[in-house]
Amino acid sequence: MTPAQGPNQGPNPALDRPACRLGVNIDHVATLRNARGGTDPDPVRAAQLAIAAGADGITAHLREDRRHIQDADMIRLKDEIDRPLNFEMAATEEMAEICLQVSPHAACLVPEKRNERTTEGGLDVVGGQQTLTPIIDRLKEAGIRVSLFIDPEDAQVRAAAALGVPVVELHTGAYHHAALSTTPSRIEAAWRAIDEAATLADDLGLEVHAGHGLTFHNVPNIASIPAMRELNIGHFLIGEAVFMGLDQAVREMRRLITDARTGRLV
Ligand SMILES: CC(=O)[C@@H](O)[C@H](O)COP(=O)(O)O
Ligand SMILES: NCC(=O)COP(=O)(O)O
Repeated sequence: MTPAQGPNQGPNPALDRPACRLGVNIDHVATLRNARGGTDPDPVRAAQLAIAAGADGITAHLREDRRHIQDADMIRLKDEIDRPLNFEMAATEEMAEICLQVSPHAACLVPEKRNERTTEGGLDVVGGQQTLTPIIDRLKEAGIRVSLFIDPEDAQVRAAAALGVPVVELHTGAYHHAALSTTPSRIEAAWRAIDEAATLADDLGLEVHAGHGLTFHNVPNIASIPAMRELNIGHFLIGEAVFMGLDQAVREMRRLITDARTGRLV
């Protein structure tokens, strides 16, 4: 489907693209900890280990219902890791206050529904400008790099650019579900939506990130999109850590992303 899957056996200089960072989301280390209460496994330790294995940054989502990451985790992450922290949050006053106290490198505004199992869709930036603008402005004034987690749709990308954020993160959940199917046209359509949204965002001067549901299997096609500059990956990596260890899981994801950028056979 993409150049990364061509017949070449080694790096192809013609496909050299700017590096694409790997952000590791450690939410589900906290899910496991919270299953029993107490302190183990420690998401901060997981973050440090992920960094040692090649993660360029750490993402954590402080949900309004605190089902996994807790406020104290965010504070410790900021203090105890030496890579950029990406604070995922709903666009609410409560979360803005906490984010300002933590003062992370970046904040990614995501939609939240109390009863959802995970983040089901992207932010409605088109219809939500009035709510989003004051939160974005406060975070930006504090020097926090704001991104908007959006579906890969033309109108959402344009609305994000109009709000003056520097970054969009494209929701790859629909692509994840399509990639589980065996219908090539469905996979192709879901991938094309991300490719087109990424290209548009890049043309509009936005830095392009993506994430949600990315795995060893589906990451190469997303990482090979030229405009892609960061992928945030959590649930699959923490699950895979059960089998191969977090260190190896992060190293393998890092390798797949790098290979997809340079056109090595994946
Ligand atoms: C916003 C997003 O897609 C994920 O980063 C987020 O962490 C999902 O929330 P859960 O980890 O609670 O599924
Ligand atoms: N923003 C996406 C993210 O941080 C990780 O999502 P997932 O890999 O846990 O689905």
